[in-house]
Amino acid sequence: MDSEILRTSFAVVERRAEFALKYFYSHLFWHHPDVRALFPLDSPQDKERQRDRLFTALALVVARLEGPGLHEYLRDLGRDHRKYLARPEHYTAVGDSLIAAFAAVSGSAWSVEVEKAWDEAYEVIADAMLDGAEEAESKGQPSWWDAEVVGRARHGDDLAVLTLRPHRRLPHLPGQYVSVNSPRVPGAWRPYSVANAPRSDDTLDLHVSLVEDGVLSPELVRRTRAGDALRLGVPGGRLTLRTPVERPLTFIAAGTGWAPVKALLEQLAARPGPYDETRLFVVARDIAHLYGRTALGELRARLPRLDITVITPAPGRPKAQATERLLTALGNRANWARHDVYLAGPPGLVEEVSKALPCLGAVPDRVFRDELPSTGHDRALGPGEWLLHRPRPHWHHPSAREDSPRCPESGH
Ligand SMILES: NC(=O)C1=CN([C@@H]2O[C@H](COP(=O)(O)OP(=O)(O)OC[C@H]3O[C@@H](n4cnc5c(N)ncnc54)[C@H](O)[C@@H]3O)[C@@H](O)[C@H]2O)C=CC1
Repeated sequence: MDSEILRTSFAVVERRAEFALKYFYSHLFWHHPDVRALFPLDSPQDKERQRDRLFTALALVVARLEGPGLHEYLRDLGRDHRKYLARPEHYTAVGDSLIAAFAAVSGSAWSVEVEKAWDEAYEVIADAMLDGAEEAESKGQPSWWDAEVVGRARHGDDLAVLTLRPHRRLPHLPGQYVSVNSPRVPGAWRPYSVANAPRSDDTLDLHVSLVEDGVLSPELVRRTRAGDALRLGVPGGRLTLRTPVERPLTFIAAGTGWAPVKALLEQLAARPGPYDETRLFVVARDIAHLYGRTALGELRARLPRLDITVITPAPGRPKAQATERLLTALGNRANWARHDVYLAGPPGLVEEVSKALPCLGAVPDRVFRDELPSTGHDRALGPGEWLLHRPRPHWHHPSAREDSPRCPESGH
């Protein structure tokens, strides 16, 4: 793949992303009306989110062109796309429309060389995804798992813990997420981290935070009950424990980012080790949202040397103040170069903390975090905004991809 051409030409397309995506979908649905059903876009918000997801995935691919994990990421994506009933001919159709859209928005920046580079790149992408899908098929892995809700606990108005029993065993690693769909919201799949290490009865817990204008979370938090059916996609994600037993660990969990961290701690508790220097930071928007207290008590009993810091904003202060307090608390700790860090929570917090940790001495390659597909947590756009004042998605800003953070003067 010609990375330089791809990167430069994608930067041009990104600047006109909204137009590119409108063109892409119009082209795709005009030439392949049968593909329409794979993209259930019912409301303007859904459209925006679907578009954002597609472009986020493309931006990720372009950012990682030379990185080691790209092939694996694409294979996982292909495995997971079976839940949309994506077939090889759909990949061809999507590729044709994507390249037509890129050409349409690039103006004089589009050339025979650029088109050739994108043709080749798309072939590599589609082949890797189809390989992943084929391998999963050959292993007899289902496109999704049907599951029954067997338990539900509500925490306040906006948080639910659902316990699910898949009809057939769903193998997963602690820290992984699954995408979830309710038959009552067809086509809407959203990722949720599994909140437990694998259990002998194969049940799994999901922590669901309500997004008021969300597509799936209102259904899961407000209407889903024991006995209801849900579908679960192939487990994925890279937030899995990979630290040798002698190395100290730090876990940072914010909001429902507590789910994967809890699963990792359960795994750690079952593994012998001294864990003298292991630290856990739990961040919540207020005391009422510290919904994991019972589990925290149990983990404290199983990992007596675990150093736990719970952080909430000062009374009456906005929830983001907890992030400031977290950054201060992290700054007060030493030995970051020795620690592996596992980080989960809202993308804004994950970004801020990931930038701050290297300044404290942490090794960037040993800060592990999920790159969750967008859950559509951003506020929905009104129809007026859609046409006039749409905020730019974060990936429009080149600094959003800065690799080496600038540390404050006082940084280490
Ligand atoms: N594997 C992972 O990384 C997981 C990530 N999540 C993500 O966590 C979020 C769940 O949200 P809630 O539980 O409602 O959390 P929340 O909205 O209650 O936030 C918890 C704390 O995170 C910080 N925070 C929130 N938004 C921030 C921002 N934009 N910038 C800086 N700090 C911020 C604040 O300190 C806040 O007190 C979702 O975005 C979800 O996608 C959830 C589960 C697993």
